[in-house]
Amino acid sequence: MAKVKVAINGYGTIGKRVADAVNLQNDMEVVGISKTRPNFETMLAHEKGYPVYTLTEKADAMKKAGIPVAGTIEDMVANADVVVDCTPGGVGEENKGLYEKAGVKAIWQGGEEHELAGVSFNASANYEEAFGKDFVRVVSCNTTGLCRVIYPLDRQFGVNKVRVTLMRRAADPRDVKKGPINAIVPNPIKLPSHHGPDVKMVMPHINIVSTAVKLPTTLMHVHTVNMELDKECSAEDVRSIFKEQSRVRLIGQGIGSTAEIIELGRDLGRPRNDMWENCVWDDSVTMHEGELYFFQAIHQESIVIPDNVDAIRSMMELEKDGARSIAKTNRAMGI
Ligand SMILES: NC(=O)C1=CN([C@@H]2O[C@H](COP(=O)(O)OP(=O)(O)OC[C@H]3O[C@@H](n4cnc5c(N)ncnc54)[C@H](O)[C@@H]3O)[C@@H](O)[C@H]2O)C=CC1
Ligand SMILES: O=C(OP(=O)(O)O)[C@H](O)COP(=O)(O)O
Repeated sequence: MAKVKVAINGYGTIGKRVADAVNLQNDMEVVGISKTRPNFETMLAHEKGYPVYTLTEKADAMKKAGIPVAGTIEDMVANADVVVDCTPGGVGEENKGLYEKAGVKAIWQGGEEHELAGVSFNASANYEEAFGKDFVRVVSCNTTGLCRVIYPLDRQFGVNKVRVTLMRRAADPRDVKKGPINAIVPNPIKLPSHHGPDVKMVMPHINIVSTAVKLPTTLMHVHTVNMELDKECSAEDVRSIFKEQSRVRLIGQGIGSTAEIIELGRDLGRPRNDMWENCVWDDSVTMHEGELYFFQAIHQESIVIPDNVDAIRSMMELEKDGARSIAKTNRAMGI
């Protein structure tokens, strides 16, 4: 069977990782990536063998920098079956007309509004909803992390209510422009944060409220999660459920911070020290007065990457069963 042709529009933190993950699968291939200017990332993309496309007015600058240009972004889109739009939040929506005109499917990221795509996606929770769809949005990193723990607990015990406080990394490690560098910023001050409502876009029946603050760190986000469950259960029951989830990792063995999780990623030899799984602190899983509490850390740069691969498989009708797609993606990526 011919491989599905995937184009990556926007080759930053998320785009470059989606390209590499797609490249590892045997049922899809990268037919192009887009960059708006020549730099080390553009050169590395070219050296990896990804055809580089750019804006019409940037083609000369690329060529001058020694980077062959395969064509315009419009050309790239025309060559694809599905475009994964990884442009900055709010920019992606401007591309919808381009995708519609070319008749290609498109995936957006969590920086765009739900209404743009009509389907908000998490592979564990609602793989089937994206099946055969033209437009899908993979929810943001924090929302992905929440869906992965809420969905299996809801299936097993029923979730009556979720309260979550998110401590968000202020910027990605590569980002020299964002802050704060010396402040804790309630973000947003007006409640709730977008994460609770976004979880409801994936699982409408979940009662959840979320609050968020930004901290001067770049490595990972950390969540304090509190859930009221419908059925009585023990912390050990919850741990057992988490252990069954291929994209949830229970951590301990002296790991007491996000810095040590990133070190774990390095020691595991993960590309770019990526941690594709939710990292739940084993010792934090606690039942108190019938309610569940735990801490989890979310590697914002990489957690949504396997879900993007699964979204492609669902939209392109390559695999009907979500669990099988997840297993296939995991195998190829080494999760
Ligand atoms: N960085 C993160 O932690 C996460 C980001 N997301 C979401 O993923 C999306 C992308 O975010 P990042 O990768 O962090 O952004 P980024 O800023 O690292 O990368 C965006 C890339 O798109 C390029 N670009 C800008 N305008 C373009 C255009 N018109 N056409 C083609 N390329 C263009 C930029 O030059 C850059 O290379 C956003 O919706 C964001 O909310 C989701 C999960 C985690
Ligand atoms: O998807 C993310 O966070 P979110 O789940 O809090 O929206 C990414 O960390 C991007 O967040 P940013 O908008 O602070 O760069």
